[in-house]
Amino acid sequence: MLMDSRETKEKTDKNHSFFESLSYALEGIQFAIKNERNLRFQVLAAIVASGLAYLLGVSAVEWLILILIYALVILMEFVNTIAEWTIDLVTNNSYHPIAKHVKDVAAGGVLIAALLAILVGAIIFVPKIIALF
Ligand SMILES: Nc1ncnc2c1ncn2[C@@H]1O[C@H](COP(=O)(O)OP(=O)(O)OP(=O)(O)O)[C@@H](O)[C@H]1O
Repeated sequence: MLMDSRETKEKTDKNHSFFESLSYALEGIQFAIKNERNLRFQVLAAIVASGLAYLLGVSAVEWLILILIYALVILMEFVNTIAEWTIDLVTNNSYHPIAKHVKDVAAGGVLIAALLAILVGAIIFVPKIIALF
């Protein structure tokens, strides 16, 4: 696809100010949230888990562990999104066995992070919920 020289310069110029770089990063976050349903679900799950953590009065260390596990899941979803969009760009949506492996490995990373989050949630929340009865 042909682009005029100003558009090309905008897309490739590396001499951004800090605020330009910050605005591109925020654009990226907005794009990912808008286009990735799984990411929206994971953010919602983190908000719900935080509400539960607040109600159950988890300790500072438990908050730290919860925040780290939210970060792991959400960052893995970002990695998965990067893999999906990059593969679609490179393959132009045509089948390639390496494209399949890359997407499957990225999806596997998200699955591992999500299973770990469920395990961490169970270890932190279940004893506190049982103690309520
Ligand atoms: N270009 C491709 N070549 C080969 N296999 C592909 C290709 N694109 C996708 N696949 C296969 O299809 C699966 C689903 O791909 P897709 O891009 O729809 O991701 P997804 O996991 O459905 O996305 P999301 O995480 O948004 O739900 C991949 O895991 C991979 O096995």
